[in-house]
Amino acid sequence: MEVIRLDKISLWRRTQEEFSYDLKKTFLSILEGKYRKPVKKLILDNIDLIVNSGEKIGIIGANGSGKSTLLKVICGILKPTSGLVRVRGKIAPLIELGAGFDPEISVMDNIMLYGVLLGFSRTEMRKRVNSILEFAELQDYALIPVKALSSGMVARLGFAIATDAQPDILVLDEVLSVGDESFKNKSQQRIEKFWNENTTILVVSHDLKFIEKTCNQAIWLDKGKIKFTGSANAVVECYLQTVNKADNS
Ligand SMILES: Nc1ncnc2c1ncn2[C@@H]1O[C@H](COP(=O)(O)OP(=O)(O)OP(=O)(O)O)[C@@H](O)[C@H]1O
Repeated sequence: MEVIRLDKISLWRRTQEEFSYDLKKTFLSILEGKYRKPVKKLILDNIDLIVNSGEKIGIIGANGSGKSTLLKVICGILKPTSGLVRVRGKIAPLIELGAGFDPEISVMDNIMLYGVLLGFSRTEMRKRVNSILEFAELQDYALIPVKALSSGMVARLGFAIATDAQPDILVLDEVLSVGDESFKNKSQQRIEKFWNENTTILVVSHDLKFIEKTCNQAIWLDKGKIKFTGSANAVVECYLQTVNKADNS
């Protein structure tokens, strides 16, 4: 069964966002003669992709080729400039953990807020709060504002919320390591469990051995385009051959 479909996805971004949004800075940079007009760059270039239920897909490619951007488009964190994204089922985005939190409100309120963002109802989230706090080991922090947590605690909270319910689709940026040693083990176990089940998984990684070992399919992204797709072994081999050839020439 098809669970993700991307139809002709393209995404443009400004390369100098800071200039266009900070008026004072823009003004100063004009005075100093340093102002450059924001340049737009094509980050994803006409991507078509179909993912079926239960597939484990590795996404590889050079730095800046658009891998994280592609994941964010699939999760709905970024809207493509053109094209269609269709996703069926609950998605657990394990990327930029905690980026959606409001630092001023309590851990408990953030759990509710984030859960609703992920598509769960408030009633459902109310039932989940305790198990989330327990997994994140933050029971004593329920009423404390998120800004008072350490960055590791914030990541733990983000991980616990996204994975508390069994997701249909798991999206991971880089092999995940969250929190201290004991939490790392706990979170890895939870991910391994999803890996062994029918969960659809998309993972970005530079660890090609890991991709070969854990994924059945792979996608090689190159300058925002899908260069090659197929079995994980074939894609990794093709990628390595091309990279090595470029190094030797
Ligand atoms: N917030 C942003 N604003 C503008 N451009 C961005 C932003 N984030 C990323 N980009 C640009 O988008 C392109 C793709 O970035 P992306 O993070 O998707 O690459 P990646 O393949 O995941 O790279 P890496 O392997 O280094 O993690 C890069 O050229 C980057 O400069």
